[in-house]
Amino acid sequence: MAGAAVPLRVLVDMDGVLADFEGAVLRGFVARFPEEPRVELAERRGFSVREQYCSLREDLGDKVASVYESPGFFLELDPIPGALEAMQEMVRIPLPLTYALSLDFFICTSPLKKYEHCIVEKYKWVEKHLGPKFVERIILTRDKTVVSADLLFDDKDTIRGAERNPSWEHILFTCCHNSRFQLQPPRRRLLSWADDWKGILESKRRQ
Ligand SMILES: Nc1ccn([C@H]2C[C@H](O)[C@@H](COP(=O)(O)O)O2)c(=O)n1
Ligand SMILES: [Mg+2]
Repeated sequence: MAGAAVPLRVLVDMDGVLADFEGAVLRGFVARFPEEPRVELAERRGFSVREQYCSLREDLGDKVASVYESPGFFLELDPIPGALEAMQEMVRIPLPLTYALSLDFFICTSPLKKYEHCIVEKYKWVEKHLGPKFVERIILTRDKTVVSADLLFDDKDTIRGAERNPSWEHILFTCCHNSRFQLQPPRRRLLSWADDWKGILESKRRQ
């Protein structure tokens, strides 16, 4: 039947992909600890901001964590440029693409272990920036490997969990901490939301 394609299931991460976690950590750290050494965004390496601050000086790990564990931190994150527009466009698919493509879309995000503020603020952030319909699309999990999908857009360079062979293809979303990470072929990146995310969706549909 024309146009009745099996939906492509797409997962989109929040921190570092929709919401600017890294920029807010740096601004919050400088505001709270102006005399302390800091890691500029251009110098960020590796997913864990806490580990990098710890390697600078051990006590700085707890200090930087106190920034992102504070009430209001997750709610006040700025959207990543182009992210909100891309999400609104993604949920409107089918688009006038070269073939019928329908989409099953979810926001898939991991809460902090210290989840008191983080969880409710992630829900509020989605409602504030994307609207209540998107709240129904939130999947909160500390293990994304057990979620079944075709694609996962995520800034974490290496995603491990209970499932050794996740069903999704991980598209590495470029962020300051992974910009120098060497991807082994056939792994793919999305450089920003201005990059060709629709092309990635289409390529997946063709496989
Ligand atoms: N560079 C980062 C990004 C995120 N986190 C923390 C903050 C979140 O609670 C969690 C996000 O995980 P995601 O769903 O974006 O994989 O991890 C961090 O520590 N460092
Ligand atoms: Mg992330």
